[in-house]
Amino acid sequence: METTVLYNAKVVDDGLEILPKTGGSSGSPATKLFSCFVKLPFCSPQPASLVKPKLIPFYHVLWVEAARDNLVIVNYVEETSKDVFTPFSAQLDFFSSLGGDDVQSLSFSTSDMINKEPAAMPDPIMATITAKPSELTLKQSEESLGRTNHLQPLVSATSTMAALPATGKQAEIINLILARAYTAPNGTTPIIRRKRLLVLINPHGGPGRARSIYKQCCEQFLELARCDVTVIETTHRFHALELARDTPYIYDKYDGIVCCSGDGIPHEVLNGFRARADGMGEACLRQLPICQLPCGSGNSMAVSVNGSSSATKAALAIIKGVAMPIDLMLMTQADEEVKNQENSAPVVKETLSFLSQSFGTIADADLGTEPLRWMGPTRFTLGALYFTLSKKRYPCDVYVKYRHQDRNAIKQHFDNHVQNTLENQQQFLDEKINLTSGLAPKFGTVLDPVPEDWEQLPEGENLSLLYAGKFPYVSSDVMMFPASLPSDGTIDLFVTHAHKMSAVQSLGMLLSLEDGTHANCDFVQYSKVEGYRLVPRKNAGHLSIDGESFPHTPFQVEILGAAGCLLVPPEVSKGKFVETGF
Ligand SMILES: Nc1ncnc2c1ncn2[C@@H]1O[C@H](COP(=O)(O)OP(=O)(O)OP(=O)(O)O)[C@@H](O)[C@H]1O
Repeated sequence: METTVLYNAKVVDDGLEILPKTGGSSGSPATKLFSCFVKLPFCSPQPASLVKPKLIPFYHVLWVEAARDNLVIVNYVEETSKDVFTPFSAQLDFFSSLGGDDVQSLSFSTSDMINKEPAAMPDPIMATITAKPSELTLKQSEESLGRTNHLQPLVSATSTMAALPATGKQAEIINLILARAYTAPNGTTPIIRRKRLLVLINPHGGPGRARSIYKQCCEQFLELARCDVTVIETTHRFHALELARDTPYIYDKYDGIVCCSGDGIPHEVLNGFRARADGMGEACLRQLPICQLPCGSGNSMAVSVNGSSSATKAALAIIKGVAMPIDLMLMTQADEEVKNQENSAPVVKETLSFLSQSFGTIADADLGTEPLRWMGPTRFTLGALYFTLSKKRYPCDVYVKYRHQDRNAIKQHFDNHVQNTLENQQQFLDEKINLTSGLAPKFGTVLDPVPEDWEQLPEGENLSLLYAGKFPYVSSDVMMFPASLPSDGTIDLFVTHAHKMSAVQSLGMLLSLEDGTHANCDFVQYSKVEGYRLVPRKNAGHLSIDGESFPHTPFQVEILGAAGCLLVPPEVSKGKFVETGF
């Protein structure tokens, strides 16, 4: 049965507004067929006069292309429940309801549109939609993966809908919608279309479901957005590092690296870039953005830029993402393997850290509970509870290069930075990208004497935890660094001492980690620093760098301003992570 004209649509300031065709009956057999297959929310069987227009925001439009009979294929997503996005595809007729004058109104230059504010849009353009029902099939939901925070039926890709060369007014409307769909809301920043992506899947990351999460929550989004995707499953530890280090012309070949993993694969990719032998390491770090499809138990990168660990939200953010500079941290440590060889002077080993360094109770809670990995994030919560309440001490000497120690100064720093980057966003991005501070340590390494202006932390013998980092969230329910900013040239440092906290206070602190209010507790030292050194006084314990286990030996960390680059949703690209309430 041929499905006929059912709905009109307008191109409005914010997207495509779709509404029942005047005089049409949504209870007609054709309408029922359409609503049955296309599943647009406005298709419920009620009188057309009662149905409100539906808006597909430009941000939700994945791709638009020509089909036969002057039809236009629109691939888009809808937020079907909080932070869960479902892809759809429909064939629209933008022309049959237009009179001659309306068609004329399409004849503006779409290239101009990229640089115009939304208010400069031409008059709404009426369009008419028809459906291609047979190509839309419901697939598995994410629930079947055992994930509780998502539910997303997927419709099959429109691979059978052959895109045709667009002509005349059809080409103009396609170009117009694409120009708006692939421009950031500020009206000026272009978003790369049909991104060339290297997708790295760690089948063993986190709870081990990365392959199915990618298949069910991301693959089809990328297909519908017509991205050019190369997928590689990692087969061994450091495989991602080797790929980032050794893939020829990686900088030219890809617009982004998608890590379907926990936080270990982004860590490897960054260190792989740094180790490149073709002289492109720094360029890759600064300008080849990485992102995370959350498949681990922590997923700090995805949560800090998307505000949730939703895989479909992350998938949309990959397609609509823009590059944002981020600071990285350089860690130096004596190379144990070389040091152990006789007659050999200690050799320093440098590691890039993008997320955090953790020493003391939380490192034990994370790395000391590895056998409980099957529990998912709960193992971390239980571990933190156990190690904190036991008031264990981790004697060490800590030396710090402070930027801000006082809470008011940190707040001032945060507000100034956000305001400044909001007002001068383009200048901010240009300055960050043009930074040439290099990737070498400027404070020396852990093998050098401690710099003179670094201060030693008092009462190191009672230290219970030291946590330093660059992302607000270290997991979806732990906001460790509420004052963290992507590229403010500082590391957020969080220190507690066992003798300063009662068991009740420790418990209170653990509970307040969820919303970041622990930063206000008097017994917590929260500061912004440019570098620090930690020298353990005992051998036993764990050191976690970006969630990976490192030798429990002295180490030094310093900030590398804007040395890295993330693929983030356009609204996050303004020099600030998701809202933390700080
Ligand atoms: N095929 C593989 N077999 C074993 N280990 C692998 C494989 N591929 C990658 N790895 C290693 O798995 C480690 C963990 O990676 P990933 O980031 O995916 O998860 P995770 O760190 O376990 O995440 P989370 O801690 O958030 O649960 C990395 O250090 C990586 O080297």
